[in-house]
Amino acid sequence: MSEEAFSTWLRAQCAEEWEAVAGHPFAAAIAAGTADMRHYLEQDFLFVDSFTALLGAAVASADTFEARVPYGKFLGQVATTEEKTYFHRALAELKGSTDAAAEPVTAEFRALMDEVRSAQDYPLIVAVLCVAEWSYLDWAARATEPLPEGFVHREWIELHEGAEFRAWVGFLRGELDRLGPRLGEPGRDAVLAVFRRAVALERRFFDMASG
Ligand SMILES: Cc1ncc(CN)c(N)n1
Repeated sequence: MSEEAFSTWLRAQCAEEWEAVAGHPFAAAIAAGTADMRHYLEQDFLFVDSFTALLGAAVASADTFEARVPYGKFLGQVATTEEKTYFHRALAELKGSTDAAAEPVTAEFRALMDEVRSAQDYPLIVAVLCVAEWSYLDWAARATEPLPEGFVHREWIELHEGAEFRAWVGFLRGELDRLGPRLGEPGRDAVLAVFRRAVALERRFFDMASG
């Protein structure tokens, strides 16, 4: 590994695929307010279920008390307020379903999250969480004012941008940066493999949403 921060290094190893996510036409369409969100949010509702379980695993497997607290805080937000109320309001507006059948990419993403959750391997858990949140910050940060008027697009952008979300992504990256140097080569390779799989799944998730 080079001298650069571990999270920076991880992203650089999959730079092309990362850009395909952050610059994905579907993400740009969300930012522009033109994306057809129904199928995407139906699938993301399934994603968020496993994601929430993964946050619980992060609380349980983190190696410091200082780290458990931000996970617990964010878990509370996802589970009880922001994303949950957003999904219910947005899916009602779009006449979408909260129990759609999982598309193959959704099932694979859930399987990856369930795999690292079951393994209770903290660095691998952080790798998946970090890809999911950092890549979303990256596309949402590209949205320009004025944001779309409709709440379905606008709130989805706002949930993934702003000072609080940036701090959350900064925390996840900081955890990877803290853990990386202690892992040794095989441990870092394992984190990279999971990081790559998650980035590839993010891209395919947007592909799926594009129809
Ligand atoms: C597929 C996916 N990836 C990431 C996020 C960000 N929370 C999300 N909601 N959905």
